[in-house]
Amino acid sequence: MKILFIASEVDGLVKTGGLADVARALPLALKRHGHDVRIIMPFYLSVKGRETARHLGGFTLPTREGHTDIPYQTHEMDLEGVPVYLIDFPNYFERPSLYAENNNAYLDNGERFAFFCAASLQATQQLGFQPDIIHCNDWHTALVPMLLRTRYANDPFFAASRSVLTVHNGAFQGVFERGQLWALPELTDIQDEAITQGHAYVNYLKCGVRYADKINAVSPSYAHELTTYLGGHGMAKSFQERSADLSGIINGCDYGDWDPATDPLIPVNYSLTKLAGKRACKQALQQRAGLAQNDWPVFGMVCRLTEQKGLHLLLPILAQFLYHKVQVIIVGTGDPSLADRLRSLVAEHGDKLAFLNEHDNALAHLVEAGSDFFLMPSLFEPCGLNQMYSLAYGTLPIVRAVGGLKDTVVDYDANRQHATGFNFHEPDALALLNTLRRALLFYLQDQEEYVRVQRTAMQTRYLWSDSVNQYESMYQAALNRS
Ligand SMILES: Nc1ncnc2c1ncn2[C@@H]1O[C@H](COP(=O)(O)OP(=O)(O)O[C@H]2O[C@H](CO)[C@@H](O)[C@H](O)[C@H]2O)[C@@H](O)[C@H]1O
Repeated sequence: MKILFIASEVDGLVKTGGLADVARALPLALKRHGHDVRIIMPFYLSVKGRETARHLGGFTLPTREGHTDIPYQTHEMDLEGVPVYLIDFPNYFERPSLYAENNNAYLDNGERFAFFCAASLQATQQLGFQPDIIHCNDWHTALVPMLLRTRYANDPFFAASRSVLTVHNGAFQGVFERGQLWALPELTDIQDEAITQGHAYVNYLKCGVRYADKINAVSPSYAHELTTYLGGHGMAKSFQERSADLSGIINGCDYGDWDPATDPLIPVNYSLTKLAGKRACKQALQQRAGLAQNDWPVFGMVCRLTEQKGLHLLLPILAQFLYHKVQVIIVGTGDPSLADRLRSLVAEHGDKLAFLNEHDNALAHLVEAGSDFFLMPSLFEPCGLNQMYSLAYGTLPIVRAVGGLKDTVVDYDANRQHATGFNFHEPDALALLNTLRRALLFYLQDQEEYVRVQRTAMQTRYLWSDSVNQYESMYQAALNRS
């Protein structure tokens, strides 16, 4: 199949979160399955190797009458054999960050990504790539399915193309004032309640959910949660209306990058049969975090500092947990108020708690390798990648049983034989504290049993080739729609 993969960020070129990991790994896996895949994304200032991009051509996007048209350039780069088209409009994309500065979203994000959606389709046509499948990802790209049904409805070029939308994070919906949509006359005056919020706002993700031929969430549990009022981020009705076309496909884990036996970013490699190196990794992590190099269990955490990741469950009980002989190492950037609360806890418990306010990939690898347990008490988690990395590194995940976490981590007390970690259910700080203590007791009372569970975890595999089979079925189902 010819697949156009539209994403706002792609690991290897630019990354702020898990979306980028998938936007690299999935196209590469699709290519390995013999598909002709092209990625299209914005030409941000921070795109790695930007200076090597090959100029392809300049086009002009027509806009609403009375507004100026938008001239932009297109470039091409290579991502391990997959062509990447880049949409270049400096006014929108030559900025220090992708979406926000100092935790404040750019005020014209609606305008920027409305342009990106429209320009992506126009550029694809101009460049002569006629896709069977147009694969959109999250709100940044969610206007594309609507444009195919309106602007391009009678255009023979896209007549056989079908769109799919992957929801990586339904909490981010892209809700913007209509005024920002001046580049898209199709939307400025739209009255469809299914995609508007009040009279003045348009919800981009709702647009995608309404118009895409097929929709998937990044795990089966999250696909189900999206249709519930508790887990649907206020969009349950929209997802319910499309439930016949909604599925869940768990992300794969990129074991090329995340394998302790070959990882060049950790001090000593180790594997299922040679676990000894993990101890050296622990010592290196303790040193990097400025903690004592002792035998106490290390609980690691790497995440964006946002409510989603469950820090508000962890913060109230962290001091209590630190009464025990444990070390907790948290790496993350994001919400400054969460960072401040972590810093004040470090001021009191600096002998056991380290907070590294950094975004550092090598450090993330070291935390996975050097910790005994990995914390993900998420409020919601569409898929989650770090728990998969943790399993591969024999670092038992402690997770809240939601979304992809529920689908990938087997709780020790629920199923001893197949256990790979610890789960808790209620979004409640005490439930987390109990689970942390359950894990600690387990670690202290029987080292052999800990190693057995560790080995089960390390043998767990979430392969992209399996996920790709499911994406292929979804693509086929989309193509079968008239
Ligand atoms: N300070 C830091 N330093 C270094 N690396 C850091 C870091 N903070 C985060 N990372 C890295 O960023 C990635 C985060 O991925 P996740 O899937 O856990 O979360 P995210 O919420 O961004 O993604 C969303 O999309 C993905 C992809 O579908 C879903 O899995 C997920 O549930 C959904 O919320 C991991 O590779 C992690 O190591």
